[in-house]
Amino acid sequence: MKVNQWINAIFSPTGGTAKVARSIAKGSGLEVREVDLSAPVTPEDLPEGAVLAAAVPVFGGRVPAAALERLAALKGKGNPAVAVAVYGNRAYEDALLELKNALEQGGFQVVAAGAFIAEHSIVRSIAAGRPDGEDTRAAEAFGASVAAKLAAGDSFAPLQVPGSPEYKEYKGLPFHPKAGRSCTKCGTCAASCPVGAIPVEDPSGTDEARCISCMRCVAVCPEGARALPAAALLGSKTMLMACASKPRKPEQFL
Ligand SMILES: Cc1cc2nc3c(=O)[nH]c(=O)nc-3n(C[C@H](O)[C@H](O)[C@H](O)COP(=O)(O)O)c2cc1C
Repeated sequence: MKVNQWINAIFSPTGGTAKVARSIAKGSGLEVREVDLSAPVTPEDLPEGAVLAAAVPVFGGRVPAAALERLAALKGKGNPAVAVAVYGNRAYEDALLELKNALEQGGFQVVAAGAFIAEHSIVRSIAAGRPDGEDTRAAEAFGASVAAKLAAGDSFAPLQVPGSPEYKEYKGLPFHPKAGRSCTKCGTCAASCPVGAIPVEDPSGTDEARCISCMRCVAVCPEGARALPAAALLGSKTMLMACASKPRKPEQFL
């Protein structure tokens, strides 16, 4: 199949997913264009010769709904696609299957999928420093394998990925980041919140109905003023230490 462009559609609140997605794209050796799924996306029919790589973090074993909504603006006419789920070393459960199904509904043929690991964006000591050198090499090698698969053929057998078609229920976390006393109301968090949950007129607040606890506001605050409630963070750490401390390895489906 003649493919000349790699379109990297990335939802990455705290940057881990973006690191993985960029390494995969680099490995493909193709010309790369990025679409940021953490902001509104202009609807587009992908041109012939473009492969779409959709990269999302795993939230509660699922794909964040905001990422799926924005991804739906990109339509394929049988264009090849790659599904990439990045998780914080606990489990990715139904996220890869959910992403693959969404891409197929958008008119794409999913030719490859991968599950990669990045630092846990809630408890940053889990998978700290990942993606590391080994992860990056695996991601680049995956990108090269996808490009080789596309170059070698025009028709592809249906891809199987793990996951249950009855997706795990995920209703979001019951806790949300809040601003502390050092908040200067500079508005950095409000400007970068992917779901508009921080009022621009008073960035020290959080609209809990909209907030998806993606942790971007915590990551971008120049004063370190935003954090999860201490008890919630401690509870998450205790839970994750029990089920996410053994390092997991990237997986590829080709
Ligand atoms: C709300 C929320 C839910 C998460 N759920 C999971 C999960 O189910 N399994 C897991 O291994 N990691 C989970 N994580 C960790 C993220 O998937 C991981 O840190 C990812 O790399 C974050 O991507 P980003 O750096 O691009 O934001 C969760 C993180 C958040 C903020």
